[in-house]
This record gives sequence, structure tokens and C-alpha cells, in this order.
Amino acid sequence: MSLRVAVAGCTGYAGGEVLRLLLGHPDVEIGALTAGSSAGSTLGEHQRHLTPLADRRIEPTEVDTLRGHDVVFLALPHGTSGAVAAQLDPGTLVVDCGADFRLEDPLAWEKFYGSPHAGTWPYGLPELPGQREVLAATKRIAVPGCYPTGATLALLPALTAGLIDGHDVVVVSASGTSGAGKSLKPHLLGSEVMGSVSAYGVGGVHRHTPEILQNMARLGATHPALSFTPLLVPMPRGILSTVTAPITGVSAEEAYAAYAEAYADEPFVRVLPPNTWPTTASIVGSNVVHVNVTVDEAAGRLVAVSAIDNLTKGTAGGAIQSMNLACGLPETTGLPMIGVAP
Ligand SMILES: NC(=O)C1=CN([C@@H]2O[C@H](COP(=O)(O)OP(=O)(O)OC[C@H]3O[C@@H](n4cnc5c(N)ncnc54)[C@H](OP(=O)(O)O)[C@@H]3O)[C@@H](O)[C@H]2O)C=CC1
Ligand SMILES: CC(=O)N[C@@H](CCC(=O)OP(=O)(O)O)C(=O)O
Repeated sequence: MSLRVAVAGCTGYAGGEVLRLLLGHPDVEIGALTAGSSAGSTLGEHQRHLTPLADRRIEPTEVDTLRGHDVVFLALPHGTSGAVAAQLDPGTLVVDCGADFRLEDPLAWEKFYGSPHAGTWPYGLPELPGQREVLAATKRIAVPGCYPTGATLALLPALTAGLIDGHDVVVVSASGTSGAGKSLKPHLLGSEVMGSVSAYGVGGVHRHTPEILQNMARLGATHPALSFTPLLVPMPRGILSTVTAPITGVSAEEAYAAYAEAYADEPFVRVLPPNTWPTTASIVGSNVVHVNVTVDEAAGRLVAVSAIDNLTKGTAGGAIQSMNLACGLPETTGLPMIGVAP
């Protein structure tokens, strides 16, 4: 099979990672590359690491340019995907790396994004129960946010195995700076970021809060309640999430066994050996998630930790994993399971 694939937003971090992975995908031919103000320049001027595509000319993001492809990846700012997707053929697979179609509740969308809700597409997290079947039958995929991917995969076995009920979940996630995109932001200047860790979106206001809650409900949380705090750390890639929640009558060994069983057949999720804790350095550049869990007996809480690469499993790798399912390809096709170290 050779899928002709277009990437809109090819000069950004998400679009660049989609292209890095597509270049290693055996069933893909790279078609149109589009962006905004960069149209007319070559990809090599923006993505020096994508050497095989360095001389490719970037086109404006127009529907006529994106038509005629089997798959279109949208890696555009929030709020721009809906108008483009609406004009694409219903038979074209559209994979949106942005947030526009992730949330089911229009009120939650309006509260956290401050714009009208564009709609809801099948959610591109294959590890959710029943989701592989949904993704195999769709032409529209909403790629999860990077924090929701890390937090949800840290929580999944605890909720599906009934270790916790989800009424008091605390998530603290430390992210690398690429999560914020390439555009210039004063708080991301080197002098501001280097040598410092900072909290932001504090107090339940980060826009990934409703997305994590939506996933918790889907995993069986009866009264989902979440406190989510993101941290910005001076590294380019990676997210380390710690998740805690009240637990009663379950030992650390039982919690570990539940996680090991839940993820035994997942190609991209590895539960580390007991008392070995995830590090972002181990998964950078790969589509792999490292997870572990224990019970803090004194606090009466389950503690789970996950590490993902925000651009790979957290965006582009997850997007291609879902594309593979939607195109009837083996789910792991073209996706790296090997990180880069040191
Ligand atoms: N970074 C991450 O970890 C993650 C990002 N995402 C999502 O992916 C999307 C892109 O994010 P990211 O790559 O970080 O952002 P960047 O700012 O790095 O890139 C944005 C891209 O969109 C293009 N663009 C901007 N405005 C327009 C426009 N009006 N019309 C057409 N193209 C436009 C830019 O082109 P130009 O160079 O011409 O301006 C660039 O290619 C966002 O929706 C984001 O939420 C999702 C998960 C994680
Ligand atoms: C470090 C950092 O700034 N991260 C981004 C999240 C990036 C991401 O996954 O989010 P979307 O796809 O929803 O934009 C943020 O907190 O806004």
C-alpha cells in the first residue's frame, strides 16, 4: 500500500515530528507540505533535521492543495482545523493534531478555549478500551493533547481495574518546552527557561483539564474530579506525569499486577520493573510510554508515574499509530520503539 499524505503546518514542531516519522514509514509517500507565513520558502529553512525534504517548497494552506491525498495531517493552531477539514472529501482521512475536535462537551470547550465548539471526532488514543475498533472505522481523528496522553495512560489500569474511583485525582506533569510550539513567547526565551522549573496554568485552568476528565469518565470514574498542574522544565522534549489518588485495601503488589496485566499486550506501553521509575531520557524520540505504580500506604494513595515524548507518543507518533489503524495497517508500522541516549 502507498498512502499519499499531506501535512499542513509542516514548519511547526508537531508538523516536523509528523514528517520525521512519515519519512520512516514504509507505506507512505509524502505529498503537499503547507504552512502559513512560511509558504514559498523551502522546508530546509525551517526543519533542518528533515534532510531528505530540505528542498521541498512549502505551499499555502489551501484546500485545493490538500485535496487528492489519502491522508491529511493538520498541525495548525487551535481553531484553524475545522474550516479546512469541512472542505476536504469525506473519504480522505483527516488527522487533527490540534485540540478542535477532542472534547465532547461544547460547554467545556467554550469555557477553556473561549470559542465556538467545532465538533467531536473519534479520539486518537488506541489504548482506550474499544478505541481500536472505532479508529479502524473512521475518516476523522482527533489526536489527544500531550498532557492528556501521559496522564490518561498513567491512570488507565487504576480506573479499569477499579483500584480507584476517580473522585480525587491529582496530576502534576513536567513538560519540555517544545509543547508550547515554535512561535515566540516571552516566557520561553532561553534566559527565562534555562536553569528554572516553573508552574503555569495553576488552579484547574489549563485547557487539558477537561480532556483528562473526559478520559477518566470514559475509563469508568464514577465521580471524576481532578486537580491538574503543569510544570515547564528546561528540556526540549518529554513529559513526566505523576498521578495520585485515594486507594483502600489494595497493596503495592496488587496495583503493580493490575498495571502489568492491563498493559501486557500494548505494543507501546511498558510497565517498568517494580520500583523502577520512568525517566523522559529513556523515551525521547520513541513512541513508547514508560509507566510504573505503587501505593503510598501512609498517605492512602495510589501513585503512578508515566513518561512520554510529547512530540512522539504525545502528538505525531500517536497520530500515526491512529492513522495505521484507520488505514488497516499494523498499528506499529513506521513507529520507533527505540529512544535516543544519552
Ligand atoms: N507541540 C506539542 O507538543 C503539541 C502540539 N499539538 C498541536 O499541534 C498544533 C501545532 O502545534 P505546534 O507544532 O506546536 O505549533 P507551531 O507554532 O510550532 O507550528 C504551527 C504551524 O502552523 C502554521 N500556521 C500558523 N498559522 C497558520 C495559518 N493561519 N494558516 C496555516 N498555517 C498556519 C505554522 O506555519 P508558519 O511557519 O508559516 O507560521 C506552523 O507550520 C497545535 O494545534 C497544537 O495544539 C498537539 C500536541 C502536542
Ligand atoms: C509546555 C507547553 O506549553 N505545553 C502546551 C501543551 C501542548 C499540547 O499538547 O497541547 P495542545 O495540542 O492541546 O496544544 C501547553 O501547556 O499549552
